[in-house]
Amino acid sequence: MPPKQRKIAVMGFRAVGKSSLTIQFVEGQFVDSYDPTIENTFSKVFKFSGQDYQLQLVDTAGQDEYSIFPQSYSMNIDGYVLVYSVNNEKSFEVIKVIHEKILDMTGKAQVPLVVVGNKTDLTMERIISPEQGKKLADSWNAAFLEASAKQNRQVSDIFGKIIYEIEKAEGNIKEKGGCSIS
Ligand SMILES: Nc1nc2c(ncn2[C@@H]2O[C@H](COP(=O)(O)OP(=O)(O)OP(=O)(O)O)[C@@H](O)[C@H]2O)c(=O)[nH]1
Repeated sequence: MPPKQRKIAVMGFRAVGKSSLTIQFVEGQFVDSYDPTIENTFSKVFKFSGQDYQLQLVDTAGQDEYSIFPQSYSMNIDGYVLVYSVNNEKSFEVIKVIHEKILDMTGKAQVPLVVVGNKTDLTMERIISPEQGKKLADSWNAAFLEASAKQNRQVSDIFGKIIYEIEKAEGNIKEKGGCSIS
């Protein structure tokens, strides 16, 4: 089977670790220094559920609540990874604004989305609990996970999850059962 091409935008507030997560996934390394991104696109072939995916990952510039949402991020993007940092309240608020803008700009009620709480290694500085992250993701019908780019924890899972969400939106995955118990 030829690889499926999928384009994913990684978005969030400044310095939450968008580049670090992307680089950890693509190149398997973590860089401690901070170099703000304008925009970078990375490419990686990733096998998920027996299928090769040619992923294009758009590592976007940090946004805040006042940023203009670039129109290009509402077109030809198959899925979104929204990153906040578990030690930064503002970054958690900013993904709510970005989510709203994505729906506005795409004109859709729902898009394939993974919410990621990054920097779980900073245990003493944590402000946002996993429950808060999960609750927000659930309210959007999105996937959720926490990660650490620094410790390479749950990093490739982010991209597995977004592929799953994209496949689900395309009708290629049937959800189990008709009701869920939580
Ligand atoms: N402790 C810790 N630090 C991290 C982690 N991920 C990123 N950082 C650090 O956080 C800072 C910002 O990381 P970046 O990956 O550049 O963040 P970004 O979201 O791409 O930043 P912008 O390009 O400004 O939007 C850097 O100093 C990273 O080393 C993590 O999981 N744990």
